[in-house]
Amino acid sequence: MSNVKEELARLERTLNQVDDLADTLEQTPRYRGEDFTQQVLEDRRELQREALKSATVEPYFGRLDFKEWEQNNGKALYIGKVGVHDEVTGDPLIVDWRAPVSSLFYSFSGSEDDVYYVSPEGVVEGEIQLKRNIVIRSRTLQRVVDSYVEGQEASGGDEFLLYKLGEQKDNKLKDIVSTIQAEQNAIIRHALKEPLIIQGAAGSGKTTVALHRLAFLLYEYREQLKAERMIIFAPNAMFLDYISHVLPELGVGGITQRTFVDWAIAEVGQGITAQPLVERMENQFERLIPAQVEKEQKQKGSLAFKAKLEQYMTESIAKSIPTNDFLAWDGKVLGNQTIQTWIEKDFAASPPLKKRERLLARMKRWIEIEVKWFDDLKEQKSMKSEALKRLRAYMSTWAMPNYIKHYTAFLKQEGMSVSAGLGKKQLAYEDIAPVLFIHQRMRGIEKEDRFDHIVIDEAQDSSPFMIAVLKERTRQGGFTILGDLAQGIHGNEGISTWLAIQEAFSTKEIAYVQMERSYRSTMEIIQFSNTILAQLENGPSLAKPVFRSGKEVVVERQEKEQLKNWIARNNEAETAAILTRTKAESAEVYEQLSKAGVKLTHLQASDQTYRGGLSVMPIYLAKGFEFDSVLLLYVDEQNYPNDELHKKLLYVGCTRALHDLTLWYTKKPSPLLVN
Ligand SMILES: Nc1ncnc2c1ncn2[C@@H]1O[C@H](COP(=O)(O)OP(=O)(O)OP(=O)(O)O)[C@@H](O)[C@H]1O
Repeated sequence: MSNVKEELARLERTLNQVDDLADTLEQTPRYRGEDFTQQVLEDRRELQREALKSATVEPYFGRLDFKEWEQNNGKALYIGKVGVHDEVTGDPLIVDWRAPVSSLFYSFSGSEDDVYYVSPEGVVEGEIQLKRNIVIRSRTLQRVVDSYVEGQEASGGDEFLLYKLGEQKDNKLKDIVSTIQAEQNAIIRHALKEPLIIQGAAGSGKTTVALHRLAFLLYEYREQLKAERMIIFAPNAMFLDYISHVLPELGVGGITQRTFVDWAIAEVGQGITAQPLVERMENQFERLIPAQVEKEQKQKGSLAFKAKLEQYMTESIAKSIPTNDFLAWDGKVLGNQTIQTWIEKDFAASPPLKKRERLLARMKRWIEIEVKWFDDLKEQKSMKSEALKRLRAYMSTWAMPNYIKHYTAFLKQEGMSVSAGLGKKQLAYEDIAPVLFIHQRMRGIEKEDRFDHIVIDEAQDSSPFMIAVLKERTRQGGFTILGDLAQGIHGNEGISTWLAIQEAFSTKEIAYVQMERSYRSTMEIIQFSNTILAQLENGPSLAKPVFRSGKEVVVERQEKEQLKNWIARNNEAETAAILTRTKAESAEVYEQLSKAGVKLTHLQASDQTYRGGLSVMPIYLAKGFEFDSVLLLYVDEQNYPNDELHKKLLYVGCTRALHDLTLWYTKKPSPLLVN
């Protein structure tokens, strides 16, 4: 029987079985009663109904024939997004891609004789006889590609990956379960307890892999982790929208996806706001930042700054605690020594705000006991009211904390500038982590404030201070930090070496991995982008392309009047972008093309969604995204001089293209275009 015939027969059988299971579950009446055990069983059935919904459409994407040494018989395992078991035999009909045995599907390179995987019962050894990619769309078999057949020489693995990479992309990032590569698989399945830093080349799949890792962790450690206790931080709302489909595609819901700014501002409360993203972006990329401001931004993100703030907070809290005796009424004194003992011994484990709360409660109780010595009820009432009035005055030095006041006083003490925004309770980006830190010091961190896992995307733009503050909010090891130093365009806010972040951890505690293979772009685009990457001082290693060849990168002198021709040439593209250096240039291009009847979107920092099609935007907004075709406009010397920021901006721009990259200059090309 041919491979296709064999798989057609198997697909029909599987679909029949899955349909039957789905029907049976659908017909099982929903339990709506109060019995807890029944509720749990109903929840499980509901999850299964959901899982079966996807399995009835695209049940699996891969097949692995694995012969276990102990059993001495080969088994064909069909791997899909969700696992399904035969109700009668209990055998797996479809194996979940996250199951231990599925790891072999991803890690097997075709050259190993013996392979093994680690199951909950121990190490299982054997050999692989067949590895097959199967494309099923809407219950129809579309493609069967063997990447390994025992005894034959075949290299279909790459063929299938190339077929996937050659597809056009729409406006949302997609899952990659059918083509996860070995080095990505290792990251996805990396030990839960070890925080992880991933330095990955542009297009190496960092964002995608981090999302798959969360789906894996929730499956593997389902008894320990909860989706509601996981969070992904990404740089802006539009990017969050762009990545928002991956987890639902993987059957995972409930994980919070936020920007750090939005999350932190909601945490600290007190009517504090953040400087709008548009303003922050424009300050960074459209104007020249004064050297002093840049220096302070960098300083504020450092661990040294955090240590100083910590010391300041300790001293300031100590100073606010009253040092005199409390006189409840004439002749009734509560000695300060007793008060200090309560604070230092009885409330030792509580954070400052709680200490204050507990002291107030205890002093009120003390007053209530002491007034009982008065016989007359009326007198009791009036003495109590007097004592409470005095208590308010007594506690006036230890007022409820005002984070902005504390932070402003600290900045002044350090001789640093206090931005005008602070007076209006508006924080610049670099002030957010310090204020969050003050909040955490004051309020303390309860068990329920800690996340099971935090993912930080584009972490090269995060400061060590921010990472250190977030570290306090995770359970041990629950951290995946990913980024690319070569794309660190917010250099003054972020880091220039991962060591800066590693310092926030004890070195033994954290793992560091590099992803050098880049999957997004054609070989030509990666090689071209590498010529810019190579110019970075202390830049990361060059990206390694997969062997996917496409069009040559075009660099030419061209006027913007030719734009309509470029658009016409790229009208097949599902997504295309014109990237300019500034917002004003984007606005101009947008106006010119709109007037000429071209349908396109002008993307701005304040946008919440990215809809695909043709867009024009300043280059710094394109970070994290990808487009079938990209045109970089005005790549002139004046726009992209030879400095680190412009190398990074240009690198970001070039690496956004999947299939087609063009660069135009009008007068003198940027010196960074060395080709
Ligand atoms: N194993 C894979 N199979 C198929 N496609 C992949 C694979 N790995 C990555 N890709 C694709 O490569 C592209 C880049 O992925 P992603 O955006 O996650 O990379 P990144 O490292 O975060 O990129 P950047 O830092 O440049 O923003 C996406 O289209 C993704 O689907």
